[in-house]
Amino acid sequence: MFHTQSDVVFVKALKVEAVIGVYEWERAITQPLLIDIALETDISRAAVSDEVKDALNYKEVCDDVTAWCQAIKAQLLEHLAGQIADKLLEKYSCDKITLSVAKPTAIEQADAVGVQITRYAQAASNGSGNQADTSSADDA
Ligand SMILES: Nc1nc2c(c(=O)[nH]1)N=C([C@H](O)[C@@H](O)CO)CN2
Repeated sequence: MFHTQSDVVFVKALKVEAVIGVYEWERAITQPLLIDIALETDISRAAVSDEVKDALNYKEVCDDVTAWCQAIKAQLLEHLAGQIADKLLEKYSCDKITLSVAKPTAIEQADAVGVQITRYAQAASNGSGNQADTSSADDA
């Protein structure tokens, strides 16, 4: 089966103040984080209906990610990014997430440092550990 579209809902440079860092002094303060999120999702229904109920609501995504960052209080950006990606995949209907989390004030000589990860929604399983083949001879 051929895919004829690829849609993304994105958030660029979401600013969050959170406890983040491995050093003792970092555990006593909040620091700014800049977060980019790309959620690969089918926007067809919202494109036709023009109703936010049919859309993956980026306002909800921003509110959730902000709350999660502030609750997790991670040491490493790797841990924070992994947790957020897992939670987004669990809550929102999307096939793939690319997420970057940056610390713009961590290294004086750099504009920002951080991590970028890509995660995929779990493919439907046929019990064999392989991806289910949902195609039929008619698809050929
Ligand atoms: N790969 C990483 N390296 C470092 C991290 C991190 O989260 N991932 N964190 C720190 C410190 O918290 C740093 O930001 C303090 O300036 C160091 N290296």
